[in-house]
Order: sequence, then structure tokens, then C-alpha cells
Amino acid sequence: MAEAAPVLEVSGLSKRFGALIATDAVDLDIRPGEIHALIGPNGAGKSTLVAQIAGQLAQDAGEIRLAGQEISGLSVAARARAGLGRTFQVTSVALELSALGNAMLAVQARASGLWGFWRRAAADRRLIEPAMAALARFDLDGRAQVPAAALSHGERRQLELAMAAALAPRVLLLDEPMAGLGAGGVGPLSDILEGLKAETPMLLIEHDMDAVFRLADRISVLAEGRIVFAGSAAEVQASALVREIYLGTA
Ligand SMILES: Nc1ncnc2c1ncn2[C@@H]1O[C@H](COP(=O)(O)OP(=O)(O)OP(=O)(O)O)[C@@H](O)[C@H]1O
Repeated sequence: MAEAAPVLEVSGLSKRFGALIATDAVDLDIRPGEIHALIGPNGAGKSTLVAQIAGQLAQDAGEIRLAGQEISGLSVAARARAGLGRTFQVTSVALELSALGNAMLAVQARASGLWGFWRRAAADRRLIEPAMAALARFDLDGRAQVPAAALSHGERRQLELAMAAALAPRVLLLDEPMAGLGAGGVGPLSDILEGLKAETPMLLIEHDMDAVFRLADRISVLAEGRIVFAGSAAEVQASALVREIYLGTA
């Protein structure tokens, strides 16, 4: 079977900070239906690469294509409108609103072009049904009326994902979604991501290696700004090179 065309395709992406080459001619793609994990030691360039893809950092060289369209000249907002979704290391929900109110914002943002007139969304009853559906997909329908400030850390992560998915992105960049979740939270969130990937392929940046090995269809290993290995979880685990440069246990 021919491979499906990538949803996101990064080629030759580079970023230099003075003498330091943070990303060095990175090639990476995300195909429909997959979770592609990006791992690497501290300082490898993962955050820099994500910031370049999302548009917070301009690249020195290279191209980024989303569904075939070159997006690297677009602003962060224009990339989001083109279908580049993202979650952050720190959650970005509105703490004073309920889970439902937050989900309604995301549903409304999709209808009106991302986060316009957002405070009014909470009063628009037409948004309730799709917002409840978004919450239900992420096991939060029972918590709809709870203020986001009173949700557990794991629930806030779920809410943030529900909001990102409600925007129906073509691809989702996940920046350490398991951070701070603890043993009890990683499993449920992993189940949710597994359920989401058929519809929304993801680039997963994650330090929790058990979660990476469970979830990733492909793993790319970044070291000193370069992709030094790419393969399945089994191939990464079996690689002496990866052990040496990443795990430091060769
Ligand atoms: N704005 C900046 N100015 C100068 N150097 C930077 C800047 N941002 C990142 N760097 C450097 O670029 C390199 C890559 O950093 P980056 O944060 O992308 O790595 P990372 O793989 O995300 O690390 P971690 O896993 O610790 O988050 C590091 O050496 C870092 O110090």
C-alpha cells in the first residue's frame, strides 16, 4: 500500500542562536493517523523545533508544509487557522470559567475564526451541545459545571486537549502533555490520545518514555539539533546509538 501523503512536512529546518545551532537541517513528517514522538536529551532542540513549526520562532532555513501548503511565512495565528493545533507545557484554560465554558470558547473559536469575542461565547446556548460533545470525548462531561480552577491537574490537561481537538486541527503539536500528571493520570490521557490519533495526527514531545513507547507509531530522536535516529518504539529501544546519545547507558 502506498504511504499516505504527510499532513505536516518539515524539511531542512534550521535555527541558530549566535554560535549555537539549535536545530540543524531537521527533516520530519507526520502522516495521517499517527502519533510521531520527538525525543532527545535536554537542550537537544525539541522546544526550538516546536516553536519554529508553530511560528513563534522564524527559521533561518528550511520549509514547513501543512497539507501541502508552505506555512513558514505565516504568523502563529494564520498557522492555527490553517489547521496547526497546539497544546502547551503550561495549561492555557481560563481558570475562572467552567469546563463547559472553556469548551464553548473552543467551539465558538472554530466557528468564528479562533478566539474572537471569546467572553461572549459562554452565554451562547447554541454552543452548549457541541461543547458537551467535546467534553464527553475527553471524559469530562460529568465535570462540565466545575470551574476550571477546581479541576485536577489531569482534568485540566484533558480539558485543554478537548479544546484543542474541538478546533478540528489537521495536526496537533503536544508539548509534554504528561508533565506533572503522576502515575494515575498518564494511563487515562494515553487512552485519550490513542482514541484521537485516527482523526488528528500528533507530534508528541514527551519526557515520559513509557508513554512515548506505548503511544508512538514512530519516534524521531533529536540530539544537538539533528535527527540522529528514526524508527518504531522497538527499533529505538534496540538502538545502541540511541542508548549512547540519549540514555547515556551504552
Ligand atoms: N532564545 C534562545 N537564545 C539562545 N539560545 C537558546 C534559545 N532558546 C534555546 N536556546 C538553546 O538552544 C538549545 C536547544 O534548546 P531547546 O530548549 O530547544 O532544547 P529542548 O530539547 O527543548 O530541551 P528540554 O528538553 O530541556 O526542554 C539549547 O542549547 C538552548 O540553550
